[in-house]
Amino acid sequence: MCAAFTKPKDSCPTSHLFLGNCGPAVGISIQTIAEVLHQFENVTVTVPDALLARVYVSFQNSQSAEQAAELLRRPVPAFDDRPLAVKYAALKRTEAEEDQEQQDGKVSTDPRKFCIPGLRLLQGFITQEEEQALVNELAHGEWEELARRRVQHFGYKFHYETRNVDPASPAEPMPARLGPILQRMQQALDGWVPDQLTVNDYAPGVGLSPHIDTHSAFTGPIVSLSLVGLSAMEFRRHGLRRGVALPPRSLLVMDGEARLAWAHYIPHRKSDYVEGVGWLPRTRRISLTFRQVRRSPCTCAYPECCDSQACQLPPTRKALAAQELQTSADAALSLPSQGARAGAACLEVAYVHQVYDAIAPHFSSTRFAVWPKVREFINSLPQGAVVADVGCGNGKYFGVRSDIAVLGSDRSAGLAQVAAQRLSPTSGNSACTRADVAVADGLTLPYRSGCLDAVLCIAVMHHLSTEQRQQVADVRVVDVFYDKSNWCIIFERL
Ligand SMILES: O=C(O)CCC(=O)C(=O)O
Ligand SMILES: [Fe+2]
Repeated sequence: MCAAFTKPKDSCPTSHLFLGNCGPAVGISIQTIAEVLHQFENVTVTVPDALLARVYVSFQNSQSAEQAAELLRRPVPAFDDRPLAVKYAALKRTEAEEDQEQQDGKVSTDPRKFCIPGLRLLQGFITQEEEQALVNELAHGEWEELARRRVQHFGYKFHYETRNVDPASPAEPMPARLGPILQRMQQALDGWVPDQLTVNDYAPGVGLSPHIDTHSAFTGPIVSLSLVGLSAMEFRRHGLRRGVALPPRSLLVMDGEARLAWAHYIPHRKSDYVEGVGWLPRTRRISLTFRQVRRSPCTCAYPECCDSQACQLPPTRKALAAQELQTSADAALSLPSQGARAGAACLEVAYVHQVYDAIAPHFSSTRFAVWPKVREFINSLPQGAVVADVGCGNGKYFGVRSDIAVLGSDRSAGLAQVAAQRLSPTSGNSACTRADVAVADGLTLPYRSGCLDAVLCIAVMHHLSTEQRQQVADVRVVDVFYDKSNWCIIFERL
């Protein structure tokens, strides 16, 4: 089997077929295979090695693959009735994906096994009596209702629209009842003392979006005491996901890398699968998150996650709405809005660039279908055309024609790397040897005006967060070939 495909684990139909005794090596061209299968949508033919008589065909779904298998098991006149070996194939999973599959959905009671630096869980940190007394006291507090949960803040109010606190405005002090617990915490955490507390009250099944607490807001560890019910918390970094079960009365300590570079997240779900225990239904959970307000900028070793060092933390939806309002007001007064521009760029960094880098291998394995209209466009180009593929992703269009040159570019280094692997002589993608890949932003393409014959820009524009940025990209994409009367294809929806 070739690098991208493997034998399926069972005999169930998949959406990929292995065809033995078929392909250019025995005089059956990709074009002929595509024509024989023309009734199926989004078919991709992969020739792993032009010298060997085998190809892989990917379909939109397993039903199509099943129907095609039936068709191909009968003599096909276009293949000179050559008998083919027709088997199902599966996409090969990378080690990281297999690891992920194992971890998916499972939560562990012992985070030590994940070796996430700075992550600790101290079980039974408070007694049942202390827990009950705290729950009773908090019940009489003033809750702030959020969309799906309610909160109380002590020491300093946490502002969700900025994800920050105002160090100049202290709020209600922490409940006196916490005294002995805070003392225990101080002992467990080398003298560390929090001055801010957020209490979250989650109804059964309610979770929390993935986030890293704002670096510029808090210093030192972040510590969370769980009351009433168990909930899973997931830690995510670089595509890895690790689930930890937080039982009532336990204290979760996130310090160092765990606090600064791993996002934490509580999945919204009705039950959690706890390793060695089984399914546990979610009940209500109250958490007390203790933090220490920061008074100078963060200088941590994770600038990609640090709002003090770069504008990398995404603005919240509310902040963006405020920026949009400001932009409209600025536009009415014809003023440029620096803040909104920076906000839009930050949003793309956090929700587009970092996400694609993290999911590149998995994303790539789900993007193999060549869109028919794009193939049509590529096939319409003259032999020898030099074509840019802006936002080339995993480079799935590189191999469509072997007689044109493709300059692929993607803003995500992770995806550009996957595309580059396609170009390696050992990948078996002989048609891709006339392509090259760069990491580049569609807003600032590294090509001279008018230097290309054609440009592909497929499903790229929606990754830009404002219409204005989309317009700039449009202009830039068109510019690289504009002084020739040539081709450009910008596809968003088909
Ligand atoms: O509920 C928890 O334990 C965590 C809460 C949290 O992450 C936060 O408020 O930032
Ligand atoms: Fe948090």
